[in-house]
Amino acid sequence: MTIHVLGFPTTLGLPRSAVRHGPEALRASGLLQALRRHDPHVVDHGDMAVPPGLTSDPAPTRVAKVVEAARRQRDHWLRVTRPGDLLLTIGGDHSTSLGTIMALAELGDDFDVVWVDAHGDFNTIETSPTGNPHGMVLSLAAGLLPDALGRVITPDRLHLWGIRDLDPGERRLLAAKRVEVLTPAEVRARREQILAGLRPNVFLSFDIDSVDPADAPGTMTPVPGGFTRDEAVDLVKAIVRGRNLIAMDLVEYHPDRDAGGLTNRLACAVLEAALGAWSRCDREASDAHQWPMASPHPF
Ligand SMILES: NC(=[NH2+])NCCC[C@H](N)C(=O)O
Ligand SMILES: [Mn+2]
Repeated sequence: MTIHVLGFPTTLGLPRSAVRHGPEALRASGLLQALRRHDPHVVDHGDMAVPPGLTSDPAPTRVAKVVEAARRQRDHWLRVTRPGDLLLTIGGDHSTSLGTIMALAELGDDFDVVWVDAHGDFNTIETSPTGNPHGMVLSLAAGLLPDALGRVITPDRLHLWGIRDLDPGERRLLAAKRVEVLTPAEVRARREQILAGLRPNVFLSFDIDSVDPADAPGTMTPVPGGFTRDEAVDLVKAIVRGRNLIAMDLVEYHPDRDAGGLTNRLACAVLEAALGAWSRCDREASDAHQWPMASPHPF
């Protein structure tokens, strides 16, 4: 049971380059050391080289570049992961998550995606008001942009929690595909019920903009009315406890908007909470499958 940590400093999903510095800012504040205090089996894979995004590209080209980067991340995960491991990615914008979904699907795991976010990220090129692919990640994974990517996950696996900013077209698509979409208030009110509805294997994708801008200012698309810092940490622990967290990521952290480092500390706290809860789970079954560790690939 190894925890694989990969930086994925992609800006391919949006028009701001600062998100590229997310992994380095979190590393600089001692994230890896903090994670190792919770579990010593942390392997740092460094940061993947991702080309810069060109917002002058037409939307289909921007989406194609996201898919290409995701395929490289998927291939990396497929090379290194062993049963019982945890794949942890530090973004990057939310297009960071596509490669992990693709890898888990390829591994044949029966898993749910818990997408903690202010946004639905379910736009298509036609419904997107911005053309930014970070708002199309789940629609891509669900096969709604078939020219770019075939379906890798069915919509019944998707759990969107914390959502409070949907574009009209993506709202219609989410309803048509019957995706679970819950506001922060609904998550608070129905927490035990929705947790009980999850499959045992979970990929938790944590968009820092799920948290209220008062507690997480360091992001591009802040939306008022989010989870408090404490609620977010608590929710992450509750998701991981009693379940098999197979992958997680932390995305949309823009260090240049984080005067005072509030968002940085929150991001570290969220990841530490997850790893703390993960390493306390009973891992005896997966220990039985421990294989020799492949050395991390240099990029
Ligand atoms: N991962 C995110 N922060 N996504 C924001 C998406 C915002 C908006 N819905 C769009 O499509 O452009
Ligand atoms: Mn998002």
